[in-house]
Amino acid sequence: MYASASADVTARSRGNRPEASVDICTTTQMLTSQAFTPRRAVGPMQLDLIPGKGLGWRASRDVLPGELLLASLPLAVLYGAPGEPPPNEELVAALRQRWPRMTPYERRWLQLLADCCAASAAASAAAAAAAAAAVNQAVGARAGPVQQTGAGAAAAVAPLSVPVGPVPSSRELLARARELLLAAAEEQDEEGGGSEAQGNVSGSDILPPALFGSAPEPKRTFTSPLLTTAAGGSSSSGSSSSSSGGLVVDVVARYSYCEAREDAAVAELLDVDLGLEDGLPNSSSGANGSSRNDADDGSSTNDGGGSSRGGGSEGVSVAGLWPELGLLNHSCVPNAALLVVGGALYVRAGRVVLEGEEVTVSYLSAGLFSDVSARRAALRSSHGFVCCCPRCLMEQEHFPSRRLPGLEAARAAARAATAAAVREAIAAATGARAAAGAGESAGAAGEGAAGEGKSTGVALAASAAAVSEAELSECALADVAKAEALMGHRNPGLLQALLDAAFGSGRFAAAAAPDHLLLRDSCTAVAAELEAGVHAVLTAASRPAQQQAELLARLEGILAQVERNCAHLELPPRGRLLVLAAVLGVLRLTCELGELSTQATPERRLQLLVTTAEVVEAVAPGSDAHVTAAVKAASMARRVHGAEGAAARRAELAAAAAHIARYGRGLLTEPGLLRRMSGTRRRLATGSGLAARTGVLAWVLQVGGGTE
Ligand SMILES: C[S@@+](CC[C@H](N)C(=O)[O-])C[C@H]1O[C@@H](n2cnc3c(N)ncnc32)[C@H](O)[C@@H]1O
Repeated sequence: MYASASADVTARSRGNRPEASVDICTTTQMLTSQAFTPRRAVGPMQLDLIPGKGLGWRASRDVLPGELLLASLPLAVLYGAPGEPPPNEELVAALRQRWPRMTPYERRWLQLLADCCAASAAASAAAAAAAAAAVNQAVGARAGPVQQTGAGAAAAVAPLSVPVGPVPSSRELLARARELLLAAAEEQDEEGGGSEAQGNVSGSDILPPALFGSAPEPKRTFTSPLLTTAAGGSSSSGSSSSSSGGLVVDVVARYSYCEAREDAAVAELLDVDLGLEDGLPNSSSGANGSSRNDADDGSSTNDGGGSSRGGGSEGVSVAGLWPELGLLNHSCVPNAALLVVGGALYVRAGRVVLEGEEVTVSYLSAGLFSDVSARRAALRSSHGFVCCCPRCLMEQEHFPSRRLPGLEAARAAARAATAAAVREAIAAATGARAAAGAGESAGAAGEGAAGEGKSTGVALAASAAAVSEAELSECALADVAKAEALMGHRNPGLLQALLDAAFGSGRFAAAAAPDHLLLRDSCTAVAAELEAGVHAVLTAASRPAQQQAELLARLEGILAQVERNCAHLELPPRGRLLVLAAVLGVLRLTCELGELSTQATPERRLQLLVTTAEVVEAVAPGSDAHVTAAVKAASMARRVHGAEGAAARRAELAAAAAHIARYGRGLLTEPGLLRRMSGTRRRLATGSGLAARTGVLAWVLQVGGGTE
């Protein structure tokens, strides 16, 4: 049904799937048509058991950068305001509501993922029990039984429900998953190319209690913040309490995926009418949980399984459960990258993947650009495992126990270098309110209404800037917690990071622990104000030249120190790039300051930008950050050397390669598409908007927050 002139992926028999050609789309369709929904397709990958990780995907042949490995449609998907993806509870509720209309294929996937959760929970419980038994044995009967609590129990921070009764083994799960994929193509044909099953699907509409829990949940209406605006202010209704449990809660915790912002360039292209020929597949009925129509008709509701994406190119946030994606494992040097367009999720090879190699993606976003201890801590708390990818092992080998030579010193220097600047930023962003007044308004505003929340957050930040440390420790701790809640779940570390950056310690960690992660739309404004303030002060052209020069020199010093350490260890070029990735934020800030400062020569700025692009490519090829960094380097190279210079041509090629890794090889074959996409990306990357600000914020978070 969706076959088109230029096939992007062809699913072939790889031992476990049928020899069926599944041409899913042209890249043009994918990137520019609001109405387009691909078919589900698994490219050259097959499921396997991966030692130490459970199930995973391996390449079934050699794969080139940009090749499509997976096109997945969600079991449920929801959109939110930029930066604030819908929380897990909403996704759980969306799955409950969509169950009656799920196809057998989708139901079997959900059941399979639930069984994987159960197996994982059982394995964790068994491991914890074995550890406890070993300790008991060692300490003898006198000490009494060791309680399975805290860190000694199941490692996962969000423990999975421990199943009652037998759980399937990994081999059984693998066999079932392979069988499911085998049946997928046939089922899709029967269902008309992957669109929502109409009418009755086989099987009961009653929610299976094991999956969904026993208590019925009131029907819930989902309203994305964007749609609230478009539809004139209707608000979300229904219970806000979480469901009565069931394995689906674990499934969402373990397998869902969210993005704080959809790819802005794609969002922009989707808004442009390219005059594509009529007759493109229209998914207006919603396809497998994803409806991509703008709800400009005032209907801001749906039945919970689908979601409506608000228009505009600011890049909405998205959260969903894409079943085949769930079995992709993590690496801190992933070889594949994700792209969500509308409700569909595409996985492409970011670099060459050899036959038999495991295909991996990153579970971390900005956190990928930090050192091994920070990455492991993040993965432990979000997914409950210790990463042993090649990058982690390399860092562990060379820099055991977080002693990356120079990194701690670099962080300390960076904190010291910017403490004053961050103080200024906070003061500038908040109007330097007095500490006493701040305390009062913080106290008055605790309940979270939009205006009150804003004044509390702002006042608190002002107090952080203005009062002494002694005063802070007396009066601000409670307020930090309050403001943290007000900041919303998306930026749980923002205020803490600002405070830490300003005062150089992790003292506020306990008070700011995000155990009250509530979604507070009203606080986006506070966060944005602070971000803007930080950026404005750090890179203000009006900043005294001497201050700029000092800051730049310090940051350059940090980089030089890291480089010296790499040289000392005789790391290979790729190892050097991976180590530099741990201080990428410093590199990026140096680039930005260099851009504004009269102190850095254009050649030096270009060199920094090229190094940044190389670092991002080494770590996360095909990512949004990769394309942005490559585009920035290419723009600078053109400015410095002219469009025809060899350096500019090299940077241009690197940028084209980044685009292809992210958006697909169709950019090379479909007329005008590479030019159109790179033009859009260039505008976005070199503009002075949010991208630049969030770049600095990420840096502040990384450096300031590096006190784990
Ligand atoms: C989204 S699932 C991936 C599929 C998983 N392997 C399975 O069999 O269900 C995430 C889980 O896979 C495992 N995992 C993923 N990446 C890993 C890695 N780099 N090292 C160790 N375990 C990993 C962890 O148990 C993690 O909680």
